[in-house]
Amino acid sequence: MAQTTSSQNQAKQQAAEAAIEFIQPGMIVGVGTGSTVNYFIDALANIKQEIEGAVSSSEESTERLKAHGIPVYDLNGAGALQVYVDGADEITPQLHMIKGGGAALTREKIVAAVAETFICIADESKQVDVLGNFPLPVEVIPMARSYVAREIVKLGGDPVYREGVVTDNGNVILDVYNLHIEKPIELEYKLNQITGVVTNGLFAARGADIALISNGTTLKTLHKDSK
Ligand SMILES: O=C[C@H](O)[C@H](O)[C@H](O)COP(=O)(O)O
Repeated sequence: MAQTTSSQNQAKQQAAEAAIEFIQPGMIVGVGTGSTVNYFIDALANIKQEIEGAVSSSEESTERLKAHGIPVYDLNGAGALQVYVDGADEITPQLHMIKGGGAALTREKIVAAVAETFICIADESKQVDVLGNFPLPVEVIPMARSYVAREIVKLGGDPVYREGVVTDNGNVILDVYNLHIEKPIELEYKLNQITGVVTNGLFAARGADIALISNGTTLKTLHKDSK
């Protein structure tokens, strides 16, 4: 049965608060973007005296972190990151994900690449066996939009321009419908090979290491490679 908004919010909050257990004193924490991450940022504020600060994956999260008085560092100066916490639009049992529903995918992918451990926080509605029911976001350099769309059609997808949206990097988003993604790592690489694509919302080559999934009352912890 589909979750109601309030129980879904409760689930997001439970997953987000569970991620606090992974935060050690003195850390600079990698912080994702979205409604689930907003609960994480709020929970992080309760232990802000214990951490050094955060590296953020979007202007939206930066604003929320700063509003809580959490120092935000530039990734280039932060060095290694132990932990990155972020949500997902879809996640499989292999901890492959679709992300970018909020257009924050590229910076998310960069911070995730740096972090030693990616912790995905999600309500259980995000769990799927095969990715692709959620339209796959692709960030594209504006002048390449039509060309990239035609190339995506050749790969079997139906790209739709997300009108009125400009990413934090000044680019546009194509949402790709009607994909049934049996081989997410392969598709992730193929899409990135199209000239004009900045990145795509498949987080499979670098998926999550741990997923904290909640239904609002029960929390489930999944590990990459666990059967
Ligand atoms: O661009 C947005 C991000 O990838 C989000 O992490 C993703 O869309 C999940 O967001 P939410 O927690 O709001 O469902």
